[in-house]
Amino acid sequence: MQHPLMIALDVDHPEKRKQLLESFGEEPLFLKVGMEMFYREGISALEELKKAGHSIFLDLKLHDIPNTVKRSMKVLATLGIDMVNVHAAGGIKMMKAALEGLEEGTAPGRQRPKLIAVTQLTSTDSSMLENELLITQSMDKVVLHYAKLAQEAGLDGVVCSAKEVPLIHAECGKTFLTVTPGIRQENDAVGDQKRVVTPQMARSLGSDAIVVGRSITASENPLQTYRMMKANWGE
Ligand SMILES: O=C(O)c1cc(=O)[nH]c(=O)n1[C@@H]1O[C@H](COP(=O)(O)O)[C@@H](O)[C@H]1O
Repeated sequence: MQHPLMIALDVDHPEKRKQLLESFGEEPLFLKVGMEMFYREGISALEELKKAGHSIFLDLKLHDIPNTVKRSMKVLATLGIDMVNVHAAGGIKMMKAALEGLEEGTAPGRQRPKLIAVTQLTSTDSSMLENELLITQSMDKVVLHYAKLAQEAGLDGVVCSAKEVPLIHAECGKTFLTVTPGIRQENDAVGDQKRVVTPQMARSLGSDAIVVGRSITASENPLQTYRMMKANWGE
């Protein structure tokens, strides 16, 4: 999949996971496995997903001292996942350590999972950035700065809002991946997300992949919504 629509499998029980996946039939999907599912079900669920032919973005957002992150990534590299992430706020040394861990843990002849860094969560807006986190630069500047740190560390790309994609692609190059959550159709409930765009906007802004959770998973007909959003995304 060149421009995947990744479905956020934010479920905390194996039955909910199975029920949701059944609604998509046999189609191979790009699934984002989040913390609640991984903490509940662990590695065995990833193996099930892989057997069913799905691609996996394991979204654990590592953020710790470089040594711990490196050792953890070495383990995650053995799970057959396609993508994994860290928080760019951990800094260049931590991101380099994450990459080293992944490289060391990837078996010869296998492909290293892509490593991307969260710049600023899409649930953060400018006011929170300034007043709560005491980061006084603009959102665009901060996100771009973190993207540059991730690129300097050798990562494959970043997680950001689609709103920041043109800036990142202009400064970091078009091959630097931008994976963008915070996706909603026009009338969807926004919930805790702040920097939100539609799939159509994400495509026109140049996102390489979109991550969609509740708009699909909480809809009455997840398959229909998935197909509609995928068509709007242009895939
Ligand atoms: O790393 C992520 O996937 C992520 C980063 C970010 O900045 N914002 C964000 O929403 N996410 C994830 O993307 C998904 C979005 O879910 P919905 O808001 O339900 O579409 C969730 O699983 C989040 O954990």
